[in-house]
Amino acid sequence: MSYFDSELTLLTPEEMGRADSLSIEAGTSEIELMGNAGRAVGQYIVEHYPRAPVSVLCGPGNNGGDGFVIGCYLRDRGWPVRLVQFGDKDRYSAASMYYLQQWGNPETYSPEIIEDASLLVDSLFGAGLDRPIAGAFADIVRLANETLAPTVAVDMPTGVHGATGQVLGTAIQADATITFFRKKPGHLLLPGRELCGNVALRQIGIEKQVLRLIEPQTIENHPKNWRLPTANVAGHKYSKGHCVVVSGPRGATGAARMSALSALRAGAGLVTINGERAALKEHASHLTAIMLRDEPLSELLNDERFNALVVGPGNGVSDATYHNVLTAIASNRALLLDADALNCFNSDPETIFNAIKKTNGNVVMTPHAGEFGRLFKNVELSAGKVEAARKAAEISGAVIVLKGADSVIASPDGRAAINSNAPPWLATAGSGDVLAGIIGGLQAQGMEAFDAACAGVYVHGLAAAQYGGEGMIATDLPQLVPSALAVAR
Ligand SMILES: NC(=O)C1=CN([C@@H]2O[C@H](COP(=O)(O)OP(=O)(O)OC[C@H]3O[C@@H](n4cnc5c(N)ncnc54)[C@H](O)[C@@H]3O)[C@@H](O)[C@H]2O)[C@@H](O)CC1
Ligand SMILES: [K+]
Repeated sequence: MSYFDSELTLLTPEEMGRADSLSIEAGTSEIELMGNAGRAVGQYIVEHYPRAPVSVLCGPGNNGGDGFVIGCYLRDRGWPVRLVQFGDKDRYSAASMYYLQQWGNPETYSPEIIEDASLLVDSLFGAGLDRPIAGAFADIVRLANETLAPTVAVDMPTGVHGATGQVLGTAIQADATITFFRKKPGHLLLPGRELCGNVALRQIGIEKQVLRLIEPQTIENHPKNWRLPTANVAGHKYSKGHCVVVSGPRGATGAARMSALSALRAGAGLVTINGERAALKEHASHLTAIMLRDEPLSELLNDERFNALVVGPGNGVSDATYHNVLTAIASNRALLLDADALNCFNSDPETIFNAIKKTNGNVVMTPHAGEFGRLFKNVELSAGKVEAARKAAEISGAVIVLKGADSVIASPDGRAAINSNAPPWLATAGSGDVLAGIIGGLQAQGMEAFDAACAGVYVHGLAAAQYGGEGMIATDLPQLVPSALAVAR
């Protein structure tokens, strides 16, 4: 599957602008594109809302132009429509001007245009948002959010940045957002995702071939993008890999246990926990299907059959962890580094990055925002999660899973995926240990680092969703992994 021909490809506003221009160059006029966009929104409204007084708020750019089309479409179908227009008509695009003339004379704005509406259409700003919403526009956004009338946003809710999902100043809370050709990262990244309401994608006459010229690198995380290891009747347990999970010391063994169980549930043929004798005693009192080995990690790895490693969960920030991480990296195995495996290198991240760059590139790191900030001090999270994760992957040579309710997975080769299936109750102690184990278990079965990370994050979210609601704890998750894998397969 290529990012250049998928329905799941995501385009930044800038890339979408190129898609528009390329289509126009290829012979589809801007009037046609805008007409298709506006009619698609009009149709969505007619299909989803009862006919009632609607007010269309049109901004100074082409997002406002879409609004004129929507106004005409609804008026033609007998809807009571009020329409206001902001900005200097002299600076309108030819397409906006064309549809403004079709509409006729917009009203002068007054608050009751919002207060008296049963439905609002937000055509103020879309892809062209380039600075914070302020002044009179901020007042309009506030009023629109205060009314009980639902708002349908055109392309993006006003104030949400299409590339980052961040709010610039203030933003419209939409009931639904209709976007065109391909979704944008801002529809999936928080807080944008929540401000969009339901997102509907509509085609407006842009051919998917333009994607080959744009070469987008970001995609919505979905099973269509990767292939899980196939269950083979004739398969031997060793053909499904042998994953080593490094344990924390006595009194701190729970995290490694959850990782190990998750790796096994994710389909690894065998899983061994490696740690000091006192720690293994604790594991032994809980575990049956997981093997326990107490020799130093470097000795254990003399056995080539251990083909994947999970290091970090509950390991503690210590010399032992520091050395285990470097041993694991140097062993050139498929490797997952989480939690303390990352925390150990906050003061000299170059050491771990340089070590990773000497390997064959099968390393995944799973920092949450706090860990990310400490390890990648020079990477600005404010530039957006996708760009931050991508930069971190490039710097470290590892696949980065920047965890959160909108986890981003990024590869050193520039690819990135945004995940959006995690339910709120997944934010529970130990859920990261489970994720580490799932990804490590998939790596053990031979999945390449980026695919294993994408699949692991997706299956993790799905497993939690299958639990069904609040009250879930991390130890509930491993046994839900098999059914989640079945759904994702
Ligand atoms: N280009 C095309 O061919 C198509 C574009 N379409 C629509 O056009 C939109 C993009 O149009 P534009 O690029 O004109 O962008 P917008 O209509 O989103 O807004 C751009 C204008 O708003 C101003 N602006 C940006 N942020 C502001 C702020 N915070 N406060 C005040 N003014 C601000 C800019 O200076 C510019 O004048 C899309 O979102 C989509 O709705 C659709 O009609 C489909 C076809
Ligand atoms: K909008």
